[in-house]
Amino acid sequence: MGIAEQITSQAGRTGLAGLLADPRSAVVGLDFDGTLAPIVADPEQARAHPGVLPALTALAPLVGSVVIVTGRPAATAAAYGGFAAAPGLEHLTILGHYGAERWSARDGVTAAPVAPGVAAVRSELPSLLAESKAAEGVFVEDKERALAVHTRRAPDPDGELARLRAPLGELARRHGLVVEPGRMVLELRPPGVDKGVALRKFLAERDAGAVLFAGDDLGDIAAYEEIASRREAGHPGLLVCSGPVTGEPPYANSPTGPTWWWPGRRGWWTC
Ligand SMILES: O=P(O)(O)OC[C@H]1O[C@H](O[C@H]2O[C@H](CO)[C@@H](O)[C@H](O)[C@H]2O)[C@H](O)[C@@H](O)[C@@H]1O
Repeated sequence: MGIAEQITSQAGRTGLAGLLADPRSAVVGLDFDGTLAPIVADPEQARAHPGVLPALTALAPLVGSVVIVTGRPAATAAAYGGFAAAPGLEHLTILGHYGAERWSARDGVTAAPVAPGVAAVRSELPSLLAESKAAEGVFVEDKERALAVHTRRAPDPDGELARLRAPLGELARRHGLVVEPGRMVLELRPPGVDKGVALRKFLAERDAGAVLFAGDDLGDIAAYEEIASRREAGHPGLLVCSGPVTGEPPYANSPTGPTWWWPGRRGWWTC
C-alpha cells in the first residue's frame, strides 16, 4: 500500500498532494518525545532514534523548512537529537517550551524572561507533593521555565496522575501558571503559548504552503488544530498522529470533532 492509500481522510490526501506539488514552500513540523525519540522512563535518557538524523538530513534540502516543536527546552532537544552540529541541518529551527523558546544552530536560544511564578512553584512543589502523599517514583523535572511532575515510575502512573491533577492545578493557578498534561506527566508552565500558536507564527514567517505535523501527545493537539483551521481556509495540511493500533483513527472526520486520548498500544496514523 502506498502512502496516499494509508491516509485516512480526504483532507489528508489533499495535504500530501499539496506537499508533493510544491515541497519548496512546505513546512515539516515534528514533536520530539514519542515522535523523534522513543519514550523512556528517565527523561534525561531520551535520545532521537538513530534513523532520525539521516532522515532529517535527507529531508531538509527538499522542503522549505523543518521545525521541531517541543515541550522540552529547545537546547535540550537540540542536544538529545544530536542536531546542533549536524551537516545539512544548519537551517533547522527548534521551538522549545511549547514555543516560548527558539533555537537555531546559528543563533542559539532566544527566549523571553522566565515567568516569575516558576520560582514560587519550584519552592512550594516539594511540600505540596509531600502533603499530597505523592507515591514513590513520582519525580520533578526542573526545566528552568517550567516544572514537570512525572508519574511514569510510580506503581500506578495513571492513578497518580489523576490524583495529583487537582493539587497541582491549584498550585499552578495561584502563581499564574497552567498545567499542561502529557504522557504520564503534568507540567506547570506559563500560559500564553502552545504548539498551535508557535506553529502558526512560524508558518506565517515562512509564508508556508503545505504543512505536515507529526506528534504523539496531548500537547500536539494545538498544532493539529492549527493545521485543521488552515485546511478550512484552503491550505493543504497533513497530520501524522500516534493513536490506537486498532479502531478509529485519532483524527476522525467526525462532525463532532476529533477524539484525542490514546491509551494502550500505539501505531501511527496519517490523516
Ligand atoms: O513536546 P514533546 O517533545 O513531546 O515533550 C513533551 C514532554 O516530553 C518529555 O516527557 C515525555 O518523555 C519522557 C522521556 O521519554 C517520558 O519519561 C515521559 O513520561 C513523557 O511524558 C519531557 O520529559 C517533558 O519535559 C516534555 O514536556
